[in-house]
Amino acid sequence: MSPVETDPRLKAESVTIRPLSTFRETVQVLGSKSYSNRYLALAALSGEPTVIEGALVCDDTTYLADALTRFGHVDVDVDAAGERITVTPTGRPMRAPEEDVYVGAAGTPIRILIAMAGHAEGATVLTGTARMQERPMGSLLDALPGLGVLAEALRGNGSPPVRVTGPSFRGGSTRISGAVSSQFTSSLLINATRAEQDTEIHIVDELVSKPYVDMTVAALAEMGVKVERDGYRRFAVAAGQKLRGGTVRVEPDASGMSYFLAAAAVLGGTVTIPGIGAGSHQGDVGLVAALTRMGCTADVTDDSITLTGGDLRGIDIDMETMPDVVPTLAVVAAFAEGTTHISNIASLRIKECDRITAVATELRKMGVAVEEHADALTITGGTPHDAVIDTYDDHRIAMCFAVAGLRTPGVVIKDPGCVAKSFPTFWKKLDTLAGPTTSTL
Ligand SMILES: O=C(O)C1=C[C@@H](OP(=O)(O)O)[C@@H](O)[C@H](O)C1
Ligand SMILES: C=C(OP(=O)(O)O)C(=O)O
Repeated sequence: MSPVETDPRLKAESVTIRPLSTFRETVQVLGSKSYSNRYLALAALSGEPTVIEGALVCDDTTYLADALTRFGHVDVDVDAAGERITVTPTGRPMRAPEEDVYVGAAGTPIRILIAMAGHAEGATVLTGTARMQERPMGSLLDALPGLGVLAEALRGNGSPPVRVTGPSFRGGSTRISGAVSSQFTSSLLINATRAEQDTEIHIVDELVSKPYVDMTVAALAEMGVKVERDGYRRFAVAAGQKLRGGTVRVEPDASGMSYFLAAAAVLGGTVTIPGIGAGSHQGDVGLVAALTRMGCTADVTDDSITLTGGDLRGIDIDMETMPDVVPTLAVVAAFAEGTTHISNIASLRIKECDRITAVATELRKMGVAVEEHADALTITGGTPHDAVIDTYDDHRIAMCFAVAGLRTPGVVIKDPGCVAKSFPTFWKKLDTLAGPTTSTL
């Protein structure tokens, strides 16, 4: 994928990170992956021409854009250089694509598309990489019949490939588990905007990754659809509300920002990220407060975040609301004095790789003492040494260990191209801190 990004490092076998002393920089981070996915899907459901400004163009959003065009009812123009995605209705009906829809490793997109295929006429089959074929969809598949949708895992194991027969998404009332992933609830909310009947979603247990559902509610509101809610227990979308198109703007990606905050933290530098600030719904902004507890200082305004590193100390932290920045914090913890305990992170085991095991394994290669628990990590900081880092086809493992290499000489990141899943310009952005920060092997 990443048809637009020409950085040769995306094709390299590995890169060696060059350490930096310290830095003071402003880094423009690409748009939020989560908002870009949401606006793309909502634009395709709206039937209105929509321009998404500041959009993230990466593997995941490109797979989603391609999948949407396969239903025939919209054209999607992806302008990577302009960071703009334009969705235009074709006037044709929404029909199931004849061939299987392949979405690579894009978890949020496939979960949105599974419910969306319930709006299309015919049988849609959705699938992805080998890892995607292990990722759980069961709670979503169990909840869809309540809204009329016929969906089944073809291997009977709750994972892709999934076949959805439509048009069947009529709305109604359903119960869903939120314990495995918030993406299931977000998917139902997004797709409820096109249902004929009112839709009610009851969460039967504790919803994980709650801020992502807040982002979904915010994206719907931005496009003109109101969600009634009772905390994180019940959500309702009244039928007859019309999604409006027009122009929407995406703020920078808080997960992508995390690597630059972490760089400032481990090097004692200062970084400013413009375009994102105190009012953001992105849960990963919570990393700023976590790093402050670890000894950094921060200045968060309405539209910028500045972080300066300090003497780092370990903390105890529940990261259930910000799972994607756990690997980032874990790497910072490796350089902190004392022990950091990160709890309530069971969902990390079902991401692009098992991130609890991956982080523990790779930090241990650097000589860091790490205890791995079923839903937690305990890291005792010290002086990590050089290592060749395996990245498990997981962008976040590559990016967080690149940060370690800015401080520790001799860190080699294997398969650096995997960053394209969410951040194709990552290596170039890293260079902005102080000239070339990598060499290619
Ligand atoms: O809704 C979203 O955009 C996302 C939700 C989170 O997943 P879970 O809800 O499965 O934790 C997060 O990890 C993912 O990167 C993006
Ligand atoms: C978990 C992630 O993505 P997804 O679930 O959308 O594949 C991620 O980007 O860290």
